[in-house]
Amino acid sequence: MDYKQHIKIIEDYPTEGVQFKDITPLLQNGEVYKQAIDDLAEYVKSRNANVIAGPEARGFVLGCPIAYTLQKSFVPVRKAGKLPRPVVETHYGLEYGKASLAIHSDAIQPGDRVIITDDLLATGGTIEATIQLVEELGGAVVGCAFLIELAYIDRGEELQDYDVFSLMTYY
Ligand SMILES: O=P(O)(O)OC[C@H]1O[C@H](OP(=O)(O)OP(=O)(O)O)[C@H](O)[C@@H]1O
Ligand SMILES: Nc1ncnc2[nH]cnc12
Repeated sequence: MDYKQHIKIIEDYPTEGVQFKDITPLLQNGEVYKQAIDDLAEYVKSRNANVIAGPEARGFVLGCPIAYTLQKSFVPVRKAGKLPRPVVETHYGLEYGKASLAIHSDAIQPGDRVIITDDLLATGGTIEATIQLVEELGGAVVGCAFLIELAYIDRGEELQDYDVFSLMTYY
């Protein structure tokens, strides 16, 4: 499947110099969206994970249907201040701006095999923050699954020890 023909690129959004990859055309095509979920679900299955964790908001769009398809647990990773019970929380930077994420403290148990899903990997700030929270709760991150990986952004070496899978790479 040529997924890239379903991604629109917007120059200088939301800030100058950023090439925003808009996934909404892909989501609007039911056949292509389903194929993308099935392809990502195959990867998740191959990693023998029992939990899918997805950061708000675009991580939900992928993580929820994958969890549903595989009948696995879905753990929402939310922007700080949104979850009602005790959380672990962290603050981080992304391609444009700063953010914070939180997970309910009882959402992941020691020994859980966790896949993190998101639409796009840019600086890695979001995924690294999510990894930190999952590991703080004793979960093992057995993979990270994305629709899109931006290879032109320098990410350092933090993700080197993790298995990363994506359906599209932009250079
Ligand atoms: O690799 P990074 O530099 O962290 O960038 C990637 C993250 O940025 C976007 O989310 P955003 O925080 O804009 O939130 P949204 O999904 O709610 O739009 C995107 O959905 C990823 O989560
Ligand atoms: N270039 C980009 N396009 C879409 N979402 C993003 N999140 C972070 N960087 C992004």
